[in-house]
Amino acid sequence: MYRITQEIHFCYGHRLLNYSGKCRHLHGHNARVQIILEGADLDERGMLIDFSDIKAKLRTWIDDELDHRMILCKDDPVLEALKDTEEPFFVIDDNPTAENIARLIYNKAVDFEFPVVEVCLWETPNSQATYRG
Ligand SMILES: Nc1nc2c(c(=O)[nH]1)N=C([C@H](O)[C@H](O)COP(=O)(O)OP(=O)(O)OP(=O)(O)O)CN2
Repeated sequence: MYRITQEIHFCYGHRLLNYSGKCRHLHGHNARVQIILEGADLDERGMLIDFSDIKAKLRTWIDDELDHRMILCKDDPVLEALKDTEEPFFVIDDNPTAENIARLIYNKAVDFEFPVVEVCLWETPNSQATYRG
C-alpha cells in the first residue's frame, strides 16, 4: 500500500454559531491542510497520483473558493450584511468548525476522484481536526 500527502496552506475567516467561547466572533486563521491519499498500485511513472495533479485541482479549488474568504454557516445572520458588500464568502450547511472544513475538503477530493483516505486541518499551530471517509 502506498500513501502520499499533499500539504496546502490557506487563510480564512469564520465564526462559530451556538458557541459561547471567543470563536463566536468573526476571526481568521492561517490554516494548514494535509490531504492523504492511499492506493495499492502505482502508474507507469511510479506514482500513486502526481503531486502536480493534486495542486492543479484541489489547491486551485481551495485558492479560488476558500482562500481569503469568510467560511460561514448558511444560518449565520452576518451573511445578509456580507451580501451587501464586495467581501467574498463561502457558505456551508454546517458550523464552519475545523472538523466540517476538513470534511468539505475531503469531499472535494472525492469529487476530483482522488483516492483520499484522510484530511487533516490545522486551524492553529496547536489545534487540528481530521476527517476520514
Ligand atoms: N473541536 C473544535 N473546537 C474548536 C474549534 C473547532 O473548529 N473544532 N474552533 C474553535 C475556534 O475557531 C478557535 O479559533 C480555535 O480555538 P483555539 O484553539 O482555542 O484558538 P487559539 O488561537 O486560542 O489557540 P491557542 O492554542 O490557545 O493559541 C474553538 N474550538
